[in-house]
Amino acid sequence: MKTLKVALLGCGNVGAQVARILLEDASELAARAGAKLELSGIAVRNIEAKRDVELPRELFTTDALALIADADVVIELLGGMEPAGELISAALASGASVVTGNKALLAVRGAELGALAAANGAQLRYEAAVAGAIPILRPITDSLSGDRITKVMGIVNGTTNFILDAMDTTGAQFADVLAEAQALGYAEADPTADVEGHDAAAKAAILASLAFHTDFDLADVHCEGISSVSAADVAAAADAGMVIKLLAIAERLEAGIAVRVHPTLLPRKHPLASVHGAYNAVFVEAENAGELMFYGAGAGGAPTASAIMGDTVAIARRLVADAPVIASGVRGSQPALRFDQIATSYWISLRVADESGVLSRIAALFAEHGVSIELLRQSVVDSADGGSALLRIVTHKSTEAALAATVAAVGKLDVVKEVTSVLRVEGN
Ligand SMILES: NC(=O)c1ccc[n+]([C@@H]2O[C@H](COP(=O)([O-])OP(=O)(O)OC[C@H]3O[C@@H](n4cnc5c(N)ncnc54)[C@H](O)[C@@H]3O)[C@@H](O)[C@H]2O)c1
Ligand SMILES: N[C@@H](CCO)C(=O)O
Ligand code: NA
Repeated sequence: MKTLKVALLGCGNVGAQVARILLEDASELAARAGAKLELSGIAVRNIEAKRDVELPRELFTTDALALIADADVVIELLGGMEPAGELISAALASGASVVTGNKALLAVRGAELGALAAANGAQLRYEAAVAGAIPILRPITDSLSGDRITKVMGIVNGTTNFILDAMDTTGAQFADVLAEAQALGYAEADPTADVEGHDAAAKAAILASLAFHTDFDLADVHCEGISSVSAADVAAAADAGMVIKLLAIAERLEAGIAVRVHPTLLPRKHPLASVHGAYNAVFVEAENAGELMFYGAGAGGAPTASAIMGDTVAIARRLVADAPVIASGVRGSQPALRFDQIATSYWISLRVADESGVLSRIAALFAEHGVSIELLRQSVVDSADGGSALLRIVTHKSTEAALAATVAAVGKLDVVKEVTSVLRVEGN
C-alpha cells in the first residue's frame, strides 16, 4: 500500500485533534483512503508549548517550509492571513494538496489559491472552513452538482447564535449575554469577528462561490452584526411568533447573486429557528431537490478535525489509483446485531386492575428481568370498567430480549388486563 506524507501546520485546538486522529486511527484511515496517511511532522512556533494532546516530541519542527517540501498533503491549521497564505501557496506550487479550515484566508484569496491548485494538479479542500463539522461544502459541490441551487441560508457562527438564543430564552441584553458567553469560553476575548458578522461573511462568500459556481469574495458580502440587537427587538420578535437569527444568505435573484449577513427575523416554525445554543445549520434550496437542512457542531477541536480528516481521506483517495470505490468496509468486519441484542429505552402502557399491590407486583417483574424503571405514572382511573388504572412505564436502556421477557411476564399477571402498547424511545 502506498504511503502519503501528511504535514500538519499548527497544533492548536483543531491541529492537536487532527494529529491525534492521524496517529490513533491510522489503520482505519488507511483502509478508507487506500493509502497510509503518515503524519510526517507538525510545524509549530514553540516545540515545548503545552498541548491538549500528548504527541511524540520528534514530530515537532519549527521549519514549516522544509516539512512542506517533503509532503504529499499539507493540513494548514494556523489560521490568519500570513504565514498561512504563503505556506499554502508554497505547498500547492510544489504539487502537494492542501486541506485547511481557514475561512478568513479563503474568503479573500480562495479564487487565487484554487487556480494555483488547478495549475499544479493539486487539490485544495476546506470543508472545515464553513460550519465546522457539518458536511456542507461537499454536499453542495458533489451531491447537488446535478441540480441548480437557488438559495443557501445558514446559521454559520456559533458564538452569535449562542448569544441570540440566550437573549431569546432569558430576555437579557446583548452585552450581558456576551459577557456570559466569554466566561463560558464560547466567545473569544476579542469577539469582534464573530459579533460583527465578519466570520459569517467569510463563510457566506465561500458558500456563495460554491453554490453558484462563481468567485465571490468578502467584498461582495453585505455584512451587519448583532451588537445593535436589543432585548426589546428580541421580545417584539417573540410577540410576533418570530425569532432573530444571524443568517448568512446567498441567493439567485433575476439580476444576479445576492450575498449578505445580517440579523434576520424568522418565523418560529422555520427549521433554522430551532437551532439553539452554539450549533450551526445550513438550509439549502435547489430546483429539483427542494429544501434540505444540514445541522451540527460548527466549531470545536474534535468536530472541526472530523471535517479536516474527511477532506484528507478524500484527497488521498484521488491520489491513489487503487483507492476503494466506496469508503466502506468488508461485510462481516463488524458484527450485525440481532434485534434482541439491541438496547434502548421503552415506553410501556398497561391497563391494570385498580387495587392494592398491583404496582409492586409489576415492578418486581421488571426487577426480576433486570429492566430498570425510569418513570412510572398511573394516569387515568376508569371506573366504568370495574376499576381499571392506566399505567405508563418508561424504562432505562435495556435489551430487546429482556424487555420482551418482561412484557410477556407482565402480560400474564391476572391483575394486568391489557398491554396497550410498547414503544421505543430515542433522544430523551
Ligand atoms: N476552533 C474551531 O472550532 C474552528 C472551526 C472551524 C475552523 N477553524 C479554523 O481552523 C484554524 C485553526 O483554528 P484553531 O482553533 O485550532 O486555532 P488555534 O489558535 O487554537 O491554533 C492555531 C495554532 O497555530 C499556531 N501558529 C500560529 N502561527 C504559527 C506559525 N507561524 N508557525 C507555527 N505555528 C503557528 C498557534 O500558536 C496555535 O497553536 C483557523 O483557521 C480557524 O479559523 C477553527
Ligand atoms: N468563531 C466561530 C468558530 C467557527 O468558525 C464561531 O463562533 O462559530
Ligand atoms: Na463544514
